[in-house]
Amino acid sequence: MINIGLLGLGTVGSGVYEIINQQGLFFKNQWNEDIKIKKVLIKHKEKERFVDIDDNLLTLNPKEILDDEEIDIVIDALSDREVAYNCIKNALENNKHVVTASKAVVAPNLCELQYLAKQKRKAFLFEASVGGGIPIINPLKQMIEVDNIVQIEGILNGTTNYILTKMYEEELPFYVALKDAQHKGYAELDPTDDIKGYDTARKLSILSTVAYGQKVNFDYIDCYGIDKIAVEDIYAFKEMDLTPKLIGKSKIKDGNIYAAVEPVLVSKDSSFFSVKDAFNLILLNGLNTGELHFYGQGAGKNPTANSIILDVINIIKGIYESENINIDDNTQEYKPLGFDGKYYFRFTFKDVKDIDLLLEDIVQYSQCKLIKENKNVIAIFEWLSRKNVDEIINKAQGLGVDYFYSRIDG
Ligand SMILES: NC(=O)C1=CN([C@@H]2O[C@H](COP(=O)(O)OP(=O)(O)OC[C@H]3O[C@@H](n4cnc5c(N)ncnc54)[C@H](OP(=O)(O)O)[C@@H]3O)[C@@H](O)[C@H]2O)C=CC1
Ligand SMILES: N[C@@H](CC=O)C(=O)O
Repeated sequence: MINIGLLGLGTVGSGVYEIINQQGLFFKNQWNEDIKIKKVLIKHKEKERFVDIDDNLLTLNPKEILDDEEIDIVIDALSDREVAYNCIKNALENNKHVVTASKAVVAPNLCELQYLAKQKRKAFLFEASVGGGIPIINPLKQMIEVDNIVQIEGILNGTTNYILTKMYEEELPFYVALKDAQHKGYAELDPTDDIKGYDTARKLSILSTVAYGQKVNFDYIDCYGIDKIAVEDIYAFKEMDLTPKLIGKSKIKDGNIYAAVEPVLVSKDSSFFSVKDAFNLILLNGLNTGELHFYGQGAGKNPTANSIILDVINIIKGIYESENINIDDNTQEYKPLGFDGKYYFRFTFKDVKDIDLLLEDIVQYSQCKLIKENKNVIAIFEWLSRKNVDEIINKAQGLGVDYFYSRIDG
């Protein structure tokens, strides 16, 4: 009998609870092991639950799980990252295996928690923290045993891809599309993490840290989200036959790590073009293997719960590879470099007199096509270094001009 302590019974936690209950017999036949959820940590006792669960299983006290010697595996599906971090640490210290979906815990603490798991000879597994239902962490861990990964590029956030799809296909305003994504259970409790790109940066940091064997600190990754995108931008993209995607990309070259999260305009030739709704696509580039594509549902109840249970099964089978990843904790405390390229900017001026003031200054950076319409100016720069992009942003901010920008990859 494997006893599980489940932390959280929201979107992901209730998916885990349902799959374990519905497929218990299948797991028993397959792995010759009874899997039982012994306790579930929640925050609000009175909240309406959409799962059929005995009230006696619910607790508000994490100690009932963390101090229970009969509990073998703790699954974290909490939305509170501080509580989740403390519970995970405590569970490992108390000799329990841990499976988590929380990229907000894994990204900053991967090295520390993995080290603790190694010391305790327990698993610390986090397949669900990147790519929702897509198996990506386990394949990546297997790949690096043979190959050198040199580039990672992906749509890593379901909420923003859902918003961009709705805005592009239905010309919906940003906040209507965001509300819809929240309703579907894709967004974080505070969707700022999704729309400003921080969730993508955390996932990119986890993938890059595992792939390159060096700590890639997500705080240092250049990160720009989609919260400033307007329907006017969508009209302009359609004119250019391009579609926007929020993409996290990192690469390692000559010992330097490059990493950025930013909106990218892609053409029909790009693999990212037809990735819609909450789907994710992750491209891994290995020196031996070349490009590998990992595609599937990047968020949502059942896909994410499935990834969690894959980790649980790996623990039951005795396959947990936290011992195999070697991460050099001391390196990569420098800032990864950003990407140069062709860039789209839309500036919205409150005061028309600022238009010439800004444009005179920034058109010097590169060959540039300008489209002026009332208080909006669209500028397509043929080639900007990352430093130029930052300078343009600083100048626009200095004048109090609203802007949205996107790299063009098409
Ligand atoms: N939603 C998704 O598609 C995905 C989510 N994730 C990650 O999975 C985790 C869970 O996300 P999700 O299920 O969407 O979140 P929800 O908001 O739907 O559920 C969060 C759960 O955590 C519980 N909780 C929050 N704070 C506390 C606390 N202080 N003490 C006890 N319980 C608490 C809540 O309790 P109560 O029910 O009583 O309020 C709720 O059951 C997050 O780390 C998220 O980033 C990862 C991949 C995909
Ligand atoms: N909020 C996240 C959930 C999955 O990680 C997303 O939208 O991708």
